[in-house]
Amino acid sequence: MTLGTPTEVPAEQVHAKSIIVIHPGSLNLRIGRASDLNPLTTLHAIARRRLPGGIQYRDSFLPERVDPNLIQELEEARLAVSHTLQSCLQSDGRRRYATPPQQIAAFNRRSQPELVNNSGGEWIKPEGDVVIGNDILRLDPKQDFNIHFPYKRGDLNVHSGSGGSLTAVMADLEAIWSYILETNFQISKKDLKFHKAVLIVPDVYNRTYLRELMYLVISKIGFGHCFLVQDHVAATFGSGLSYACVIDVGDQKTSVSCVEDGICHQNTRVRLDYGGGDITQIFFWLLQKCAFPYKECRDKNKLDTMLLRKLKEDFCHVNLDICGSQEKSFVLKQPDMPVYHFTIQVGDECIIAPLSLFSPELFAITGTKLIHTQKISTGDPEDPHDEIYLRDIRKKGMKESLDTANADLLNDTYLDNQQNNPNEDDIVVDAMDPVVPTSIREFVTNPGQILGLDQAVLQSIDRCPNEEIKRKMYGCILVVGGGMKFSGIGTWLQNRISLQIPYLYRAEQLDIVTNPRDMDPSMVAWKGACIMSCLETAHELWINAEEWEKFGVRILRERAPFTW
Ligand SMILES: Nc1ncnc2c1ncn2[C@@H]1O[C@H](COP(=O)(O)OP(=O)(O)OP(=O)(O)O)[C@@H](O)[C@H]1O
Repeated sequence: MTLGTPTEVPAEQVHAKSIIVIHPGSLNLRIGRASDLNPLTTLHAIARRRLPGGIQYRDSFLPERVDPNLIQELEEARLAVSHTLQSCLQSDGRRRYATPPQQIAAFNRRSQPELVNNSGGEWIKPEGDVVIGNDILRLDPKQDFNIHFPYKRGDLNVHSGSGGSLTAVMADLEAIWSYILETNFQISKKDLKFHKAVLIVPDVYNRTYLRELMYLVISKIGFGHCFLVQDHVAATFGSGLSYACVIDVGDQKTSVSCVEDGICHQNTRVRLDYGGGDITQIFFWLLQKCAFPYKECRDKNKLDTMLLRKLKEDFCHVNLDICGSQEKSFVLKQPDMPVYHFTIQVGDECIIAPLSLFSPELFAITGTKLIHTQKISTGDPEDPHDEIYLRDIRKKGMKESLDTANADLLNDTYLDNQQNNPNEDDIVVDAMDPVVPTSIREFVTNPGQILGLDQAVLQSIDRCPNEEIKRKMYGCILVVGGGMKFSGIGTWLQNRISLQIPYLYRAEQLDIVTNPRDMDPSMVAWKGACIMSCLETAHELWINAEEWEKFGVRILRERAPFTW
């Protein structure tokens, strides 16, 4: 074998260049070649020009807020967190102190914005009828465009409103992804068949959606090969961990599950309807309570939502050594408006908002929250040999062999009654196939309450199949996604979990991994999928276009790197 000259690109790199890894989110889309260092990150949305007389529809940029004055528990929850913080100690052992919100409000009321410039620029002038990604932010709201986010709360945004059918959502995804492949990666439609796609899917998935996504990637967009990978599995690959209890806090969802050697244990999966966007709404409410000086700020205005998001990212933290009021400033720059510089004071509001992950009553601000767990498959009419069929024939086969065995025993007169002859329903097929549970224990909360992050972790680990795995998971918790990027929150999580770990597992050292390999936690799953796609063993996972067309969902079930 001759060594290549330095100008020659190694074969695996050529291979990695032809693989596109797609990680779709409720706010952001991350997409890039498996050979890239970082993915392209853009707003995962599409604006379509409304037809004359068409229905106006715009998905909100932040989870919609319920009137906070109508929710009494909200104020109680805020006070409870505030009191907890006051009873905490700083790292040098001194007690924490807080500036009363009234005092902060008095400063903010007096604070006058300074004019910096007479114009914050101009809106873009769209040439076509479709605008994709970040450009939507520069689209004049007076223009007759509808705005759709194809993902919401961590899964497809299928709804009963305009553009909410599964077909419409798929058409939006096709338009967004195809456009980015062509404009940002210069891959023309006809060349896509020479490319492979890895699509990151939620841990708690809907089988119909996965089938539609596969159809989209191969049959509609036109990739030559594809495989699907669950986000938490990808996250463990990205962080180089062989097992972990994974927490993924995105913009609109928080998911938890236990992953071991590339398998995400089915019973441990849970997805909760809150994330960074809800924390932004809580922070906005807290700012308003202390006389936020940008009084015209509205959560219906997309640029205001982006400003609020940025204020949360810049100001919020869980550093108990920061006490009292802090002076902060920000610039308000929006097209067709003068540019202003604001100075404000903030106090424990900056800590209370992120801590809502542990005091989830605060999330009532964005309405009722659901708990999603993995549903047992109810079969697929397109797949006559689905897992239910396989389970049934296994049952039948087992019954037949038991019958034969019993007949033999009866002939030998060892058995004189039917007591030991199990009827069909008594046969526990899942004992043979531990990955297909007959029932899923629901995650528990008190009636009307929302499951907090620490509770979700503890309950997820408690659902692991055996003590050994539980012990491992109590020792390693991996945090990914952008929604929990607050300094100090890992320590808070560690304290909360350590206090509640069952006595039996306490001896274990608990590692909370928040920045695996010094990587941005919101990119870990994307990176992990890149690594997976380049492994030699990945060749078993790829499904090519001919196979997909011939076998459909059956090949997906057989080859998916997770229990279907
Ligand atoms: N430095 C930061 N500090 C705090 N929050 C941050 C920071 N950077 C990003 N975020 C938050 O992370 C969230 C986006 O995370 P991510 O991109 O993982 O979500 P997503 O994949 O689009 O959504 P989802 O996983 O809910 O479908 C936003 O709420 C954003 O404000």
